[in-house]
Amino acid sequence: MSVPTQSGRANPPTAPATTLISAQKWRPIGISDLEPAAWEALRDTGNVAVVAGPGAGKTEFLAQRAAYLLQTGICPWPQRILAISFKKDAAANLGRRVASRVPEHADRFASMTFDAFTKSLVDRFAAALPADWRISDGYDIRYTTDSEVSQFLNDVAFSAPPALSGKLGFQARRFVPDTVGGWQLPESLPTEDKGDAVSYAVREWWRARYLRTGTAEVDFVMLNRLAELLVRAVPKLRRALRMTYPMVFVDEFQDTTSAQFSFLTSVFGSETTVTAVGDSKQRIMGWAGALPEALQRFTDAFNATSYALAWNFRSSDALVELQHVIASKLDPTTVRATSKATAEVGHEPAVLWTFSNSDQEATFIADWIARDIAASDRTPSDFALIARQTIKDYEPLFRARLAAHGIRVRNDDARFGKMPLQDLLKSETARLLLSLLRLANEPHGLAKVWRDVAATMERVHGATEDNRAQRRVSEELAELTTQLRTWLRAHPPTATSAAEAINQVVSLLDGAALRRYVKSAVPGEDLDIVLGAFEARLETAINGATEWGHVLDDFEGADAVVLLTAHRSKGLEYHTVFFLGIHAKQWWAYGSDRREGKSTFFVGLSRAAHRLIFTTDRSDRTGPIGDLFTMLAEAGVPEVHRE
Ligand SMILES: Nc1ncnc2c1ncn2[C@@H]1O[C@H](COP(=O)(O)OP(=O)(O)OP(=O)(O)O)[C@@H](O)[C@H]1O
Repeated sequence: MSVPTQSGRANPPTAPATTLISAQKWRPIGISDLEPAAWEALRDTGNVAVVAGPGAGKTEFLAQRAAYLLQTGICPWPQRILAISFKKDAAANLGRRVASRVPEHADRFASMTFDAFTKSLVDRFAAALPADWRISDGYDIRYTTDSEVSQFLNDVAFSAPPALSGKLGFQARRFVPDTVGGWQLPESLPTEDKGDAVSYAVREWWRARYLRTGTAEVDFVMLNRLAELLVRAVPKLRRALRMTYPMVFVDEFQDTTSAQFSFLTSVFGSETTVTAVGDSKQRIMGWAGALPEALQRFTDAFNATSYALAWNFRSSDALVELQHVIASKLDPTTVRATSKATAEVGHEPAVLWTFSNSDQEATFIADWIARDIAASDRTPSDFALIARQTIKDYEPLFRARLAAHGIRVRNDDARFGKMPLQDLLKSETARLLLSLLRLANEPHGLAKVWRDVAATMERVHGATEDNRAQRRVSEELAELTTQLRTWLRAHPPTATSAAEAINQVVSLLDGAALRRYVKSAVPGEDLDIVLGAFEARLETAINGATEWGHVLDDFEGADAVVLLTAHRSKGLEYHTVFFLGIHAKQWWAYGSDRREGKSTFFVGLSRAAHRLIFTTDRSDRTGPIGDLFTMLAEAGVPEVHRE
C-alpha cells in the first residue's frame, strides 16, 4: 500500500533502515527477564495460549512478544501484528507499551479493541457485503434495553408460524449476546422458514433493526456478525487480512463472546498464528456474553500450546497469598503464584475497616491518604478507590474530603457526553487536543509531549515517511502552538466556553484533515463523540478556574486518587487499593451469579500491589454477601472498627 504525501504524490514503500536482531540474541526490553514458561511461549512458532493469574505479566508478555517478532524479523516488514483487547484503555496501554519498547516498529503494531476492529471492517468494506445484506443509508449505533428485547420477543412469538409456537421462549437478557451473537449470517436470506426457532427469531431481529426502511440500527454484536459475513463471503478480503496480519494477539481472552470467537475462527483460523492470553478466574463479562471456558475452547479449536505462568510481578507475597485463597474458590486446581514484587516493609497488607456511616468513612480515608502521602514518596495516583457497583454514590463525599487536603479525585466511570472518562482520556484524538492545549499553555519543558504531538500530526497529514513533509509538519506545529498561545492569553477560562476553545484548536489543526485521519487511522473512534465528550469534560474543568494550566490539570486528573468500578479496574494496578462497600447495597446482584460475583471481587482486590483495605458498614452480613466475609476471614484479613 502506498503512502500519500501532503503534495498528493505517492512514495513507493520502502523498508525502514532498522537492524534485525537474531532470535538467539534477542533480550526483553525494559524488564530484566521473563519467567521460563514465558520464554518458551515467546519463542513458540505456533498458536499459543498463555494462562496466568493477576500480575503475571500477561500484557507485558504480549508487548515483549511483539518486540521479539518485530525486532527479529520473524514478523517481517511490511507485515503487521494485530493486537485485540476488550477495553479501550487496555488497547491503548498495550499500544503504548510496544511503542515505548520498539518505537522504530510501532507503526507495525496495531492495537485496538475487538469492536473497533470489526466496526472498521464494516465501515470500509460495507459495499462488498452480499446483496441481501447491503444497505445504502449507513447505520446508527443503538443498544436495545432488556424491555425492548422482551417486547420484540413477545411480538415475534405472537406472529410466528404455528410450527414454532412454544419454541420461542428466549431469555431477553441473553438473546442479543448469545442467540444473535451465535448465529452466522447466511450469504443470502432464505425466503422460507425451515421450522428452526433460533433462525426465525434472529432473522426477524435483523429485519426489524437492519433490513428495514429507514436508517439501519446496529449494536456491536451485529457489527461483529456483519464483519464475519464480510470476511467469509469475500475471500480476497480474508486473504488480505491474513497477509497484513500474519500474527494476531488477543488479550483477556476469557472475555471472548461467542460472536467474537466465531469471528476469530473465520478470519484467523488458519495461516495466522494467534497468541491468546487470559485468566478464566477473571471472567467478569459473562453478563455480556463471555463464553465459559473460552481459553480451553481456543486451545482446542486452534490446536494451541498452553503455557501457565506462575510469577506475580505486581503484588507483595502477603497479597499473593490472599489472592490465592480467593482464586482457589474459583478454581480449586489453581497453583499459588510466586511474588516477584519488591517487598516493602511497614505495611499491613490487608485489613477490613468497618464504619458507622459514609461521611465518617470518607473523612477517615481522606485523612489517612493525606497523612500517608505526607509521610512517603507516594502521590495521589498510587491510590484507588474501587467499588462493585454505584461508584457515583461515593464521589461527592470523597471529592470534598480529599479536596480539603488539596488532593484531587478522578472518577473514571463518570460519563462525559457519550464516553466514560477512562475511554476519553485514552482516546488518541482527545490526547492530541489536550496536548496541543498544553504545548500552547506551557511553551517550555514539554519535549516528550511535543514529540508525541508531532508524530500524531505527521500521521494526520500523511507525512510519516517523508522527511520534507515531516519538517513542514514540525513548522506547522510551532506556528499552531504560537497562535493557540496568543488565543489562550486573550481568552481566560473565566470568560471562555469549552466549545469556543475546542473550535479554536480544531480549526487551527485543520478540522477536515483531522476528520479524515480519525476515519482512516483510528479504528472505531467517532470524532463527533470524542469532541462532544471532550467539550463536556472541559466545561467541567473550566468551571471556576482562573488559569488554563489548572483547567488542563483538572481535565486530565493525572495526579488524582482514582475512583472506579471493579469492572473498569481490570488490567490496572495501584500501590494501595481501597475496596469500598463490602455490603449488600453494593453487591445486591451477587446472589444471582455467585461465580461471576467472586470473579469481580477477585479482579478488584488483585489490583493492589502492597496494601488492600476493604471497607464495610454495620449492615447485615447474612445471605449471599456472607460469602465475601467468609473468604476474607479464611484469608486471615483482620477487621478493625473505625469510629
Ligand atoms: N517480566 C517482568 N519483569 C518485571 N516486571 C514485569 C514483568 N512482567 C510484568 N511486569 C510488571 O508487572 C505488572 C503486571 O504486569 P501485567 O499488567 O502485564 O500483568 P497481567 O498478567 O496482565 O495482570 P492482570 O491479569 O492482573 O491484568 C506490571 O507493572 C508490569 O510492568
